[in-house]
Amino acid sequence: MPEPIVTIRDLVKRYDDGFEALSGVDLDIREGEILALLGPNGAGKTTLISSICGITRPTSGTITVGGHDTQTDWRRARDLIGLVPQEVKLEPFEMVAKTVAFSRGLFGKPHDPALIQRVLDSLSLGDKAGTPNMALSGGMKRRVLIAKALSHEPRVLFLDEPTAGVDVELRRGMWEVVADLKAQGVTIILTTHYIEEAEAIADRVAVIDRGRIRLVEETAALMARMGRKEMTVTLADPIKTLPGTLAEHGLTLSEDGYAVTYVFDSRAERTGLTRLLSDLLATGVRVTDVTTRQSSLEEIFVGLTNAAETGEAR
Ligand SMILES: Nc1ncnc2c1ncn2[C@@H]1O[C@H](COP(=O)(O)OP(=O)(O)OP(=O)(O)O)[C@@H](O)[C@H]1O
Repeated sequence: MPEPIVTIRDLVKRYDDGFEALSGVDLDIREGEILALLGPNGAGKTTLISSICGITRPTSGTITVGGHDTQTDWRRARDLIGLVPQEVKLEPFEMVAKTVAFSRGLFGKPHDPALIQRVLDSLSLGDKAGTPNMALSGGMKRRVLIAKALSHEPRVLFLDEPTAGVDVELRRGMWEVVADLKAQGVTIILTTHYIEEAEAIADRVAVIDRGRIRLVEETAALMARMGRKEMTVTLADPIKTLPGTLAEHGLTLSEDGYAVTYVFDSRAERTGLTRLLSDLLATGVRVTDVTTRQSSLEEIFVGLTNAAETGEAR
């Protein structure tokens, strides 16, 4: 496994008022991946990103970007990072190319109009270089923010809520932009409230809640979990143990003996349902109800954040 581009170790952030916004975060971000940072309001997403970008000073713990410590080697770490804020703030009368070139200048990088044009081209803004910002659509303005963040050629790009409050079409357009950036080799971390956004574009999902990372997992593995279905068969009369023929199906019997639960993969070619049902009926039990339910990323997310509330988070 190659070295992660960002490593975060035991990161704690306590604000001046004593509030602990991050309580021991450990996270590795892999080079070239799209990582979605998912979490409810106030979970600590912005605090985490601000800490990585050197805007917020951690109380304790370490962060490295491209091997550079963000506290002892701040400038070199910061050079590798592009940050796209959520809020669109652009000089209305300034031309697009100048706006982007100005951001590059802030990093002390040499003037390079050809590079700025390439960045604009890659964001489908190539023909807008000479257009004043105020003449752009909302979607284009968001892309200008990305161009600004890319102007000093960072290797890691943070997108804070890139599609908050935008319509479906614009959201999909943004997903394409993010996929293109990944294809160019940029590592992308985006924060989002939208679970379907994480599903659509992220290679991995990290769930943060109350200052702790609750889960980091490949999106594909989470999706596979989503394929998991649960069938519950309710019985007319309770049973104490599962009859021998049913034991091999890996069923769970409820405490009261009235319900038998079977977990299966609804996408699998063979779910085992037919044989299970025929074996079940062969035992002579009387069935009063059969229900199935599907677990979703939403449910996993809610389950994780609820578990945290009762202090049993993994
Ligand atoms: N400067 C500050 N002083 C004290 N507490 C703060 C400060 N900044 C943030 N917090 C608190 O830290 C917690 C995490 O805030 P943060 O902005 O990181 O969350 P978030 O996950 O980005 O939320 P959102 O999705 O709403 O932007 C919140 O409870 C917030 O009130």
